[in-house]
Amino acid sequence: MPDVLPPNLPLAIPPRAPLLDVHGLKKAFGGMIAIQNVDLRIAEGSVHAIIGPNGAGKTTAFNCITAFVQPTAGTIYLGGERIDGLPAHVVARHGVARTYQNVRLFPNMTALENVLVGQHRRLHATFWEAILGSGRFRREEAEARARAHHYLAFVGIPQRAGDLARHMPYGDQRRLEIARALVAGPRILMLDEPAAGMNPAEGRALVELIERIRTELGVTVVLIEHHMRVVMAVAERITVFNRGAILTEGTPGEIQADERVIEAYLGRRSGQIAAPAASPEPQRQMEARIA
Ligand SMILES: Nc1ncnc2c1ncn2[C@@H]1O[C@H](COP(=O)(O)OP(=O)(O)OP(=O)(O)O)[C@@H](O)[C@H]1O
Repeated sequence: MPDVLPPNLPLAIPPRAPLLDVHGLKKAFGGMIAIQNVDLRIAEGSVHAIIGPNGAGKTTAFNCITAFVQPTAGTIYLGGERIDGLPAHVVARHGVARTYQNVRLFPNMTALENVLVGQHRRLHATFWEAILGSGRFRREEAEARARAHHYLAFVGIPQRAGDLARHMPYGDQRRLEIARALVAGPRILMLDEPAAGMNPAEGRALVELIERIRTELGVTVVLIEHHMRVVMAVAERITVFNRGAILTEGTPGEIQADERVIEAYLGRRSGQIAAPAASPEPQRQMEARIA
């Protein structure tokens, strides 16, 4: 038996099964088609970014997947189970968690209370058990508090547990939102512009956090993001939206070298871009456009 494979023998490495499989997604608001023909395959255990100019339909796709709005057409499967058409709380129970473009916390609740709210799908005690303070209720409550503290520490804000959400710095509020999403025990975490409003140091810390969510918690991450440095540092694959449809999909290197992407961001013909595709210039232009 030869101890090396003969050259040109195709390696039978099976592609990772998609955890999230979206096909032919369409959403119309009255006569306005926000997205159409959107196909997305998100590999289990990956970090996948969605980028594109303002109004390209990225958040609408997120909203359809999380059942925040119902799609006009298309199918959505999570782990082989069809989830389109289900109400949002049932989709969440299947393991889809998200954050929003604009922070949506309970401003007059503490960070700990905000995370406790995110755990309701894990709790089993009945209303009467809660009223009567049963053993199961007290045990579940203690476990819920411990889990909430654990996720506040995981996202790097353990010292904020007792602070009102509205008194927290913006970057910490975004981390708190992620803690609240994680405490539900999702299979897939969908982050809508998590780096918005962050400075470069906070952006780097976010990249580290997303990487730990994937490796330590085994949660698949999909993020919509305009900060190209964050996208290029964290994403294994990138899908580019433009005008309600998918323009292209690829690795960070492929996307950076794709002149159609630069064109979509800059709104000019690719021939007018002087810099060679492999240079960092297109990325800087994208960032300049986005800033
Ligand atoms: N509820 C709604 N009713 C009507 N039109 C909507 C609604 N939500 C989104 N749209 C429209 O759908 C299109 C896509 O919007 P969407 O927010 O999905 O884009 P986006 O790529 O996420 O943009 P951004 O990067 O600015 O967040 C836009 O023209 C938007 O005005």
